[in-house]
Amino acid sequence: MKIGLFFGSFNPIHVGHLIIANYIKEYSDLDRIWFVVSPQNPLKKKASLLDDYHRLELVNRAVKGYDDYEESSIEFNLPKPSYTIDTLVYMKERYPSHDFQIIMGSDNLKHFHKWKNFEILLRDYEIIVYPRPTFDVADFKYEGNLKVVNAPLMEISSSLIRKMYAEGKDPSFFLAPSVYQYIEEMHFYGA
Ligand SMILES: Nc1ncnc2c1ncn2[C@@H]1O[C@H](COP(=O)(O)OP(=O)(O)OP(=O)(O)O)[C@@H](O)[C@H]1O
Ligand SMILES: O=C(O)c1ccc[n+]([C@@H]2O[C@H](COP(=O)([O-])O)[C@@H](O)[C@H]2O)c1
Repeated sequence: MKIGLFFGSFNPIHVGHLIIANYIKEYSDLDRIWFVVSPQNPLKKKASLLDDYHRLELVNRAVKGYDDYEESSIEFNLPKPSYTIDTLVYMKERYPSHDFQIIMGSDNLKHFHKWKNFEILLRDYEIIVYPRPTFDVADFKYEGNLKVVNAPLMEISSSLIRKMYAEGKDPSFFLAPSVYQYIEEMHFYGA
């Protein structure tokens, strides 16, 4: 099976993530998409990061009932911070019959040269890149197996949602209803 790995902190998962996953699933040869929840991004601060299992639960609620999408906690038991190359090597070992491709917003390309073994990622893995407002794929100067998809641009981010909560605003429609409900119930992000 061809699996697209959508890595992220998902703090929290929002409709931007879901729309992109949906678009890529429909406009690629992928059979399924796994949302890989990262305990810790090597390039991000830990502040305001919701507990791993809460973020996983939010992703689980967002995709429940949709067979082509699922959450993955595979990085929870791997060494931290979560280096994508290490996760991929482990995944290939654990699921030898699957073919894994990486799904990535173009914003990630901006600092991609700082990722662990980025040359190996570019050489050995197919990377599906979709546009994000802060970085143009055309400005990426390294050679690699990039497949650019023309997915819609949405200026929604988890940080905007967290900021809205911090300001006492209500981001209902930025979130899947089941995700919104759970955040409210659990009072995450000061909800
Ligand atoms: N609105 C969006 N449209 C498309 N892709 C997105 C969107 N928001 C985030 N992504 C992508 O999803 C992946 C995981 O995102 P992440 O969990 O860091 O969310 P984020 O909204 O960018 O978070 P934060 O605002 O906390 O940095 C990243 O590759 C990022 O580029
Ligand atoms: O492997 C690396 O060196 C590396 C450096 C920065 C980010 N990543 C991964 O990229 C993914 C996206 O992170 P985020 O927090 O922007 O959603 C997440 O899985 C991180 O662990 C990986």
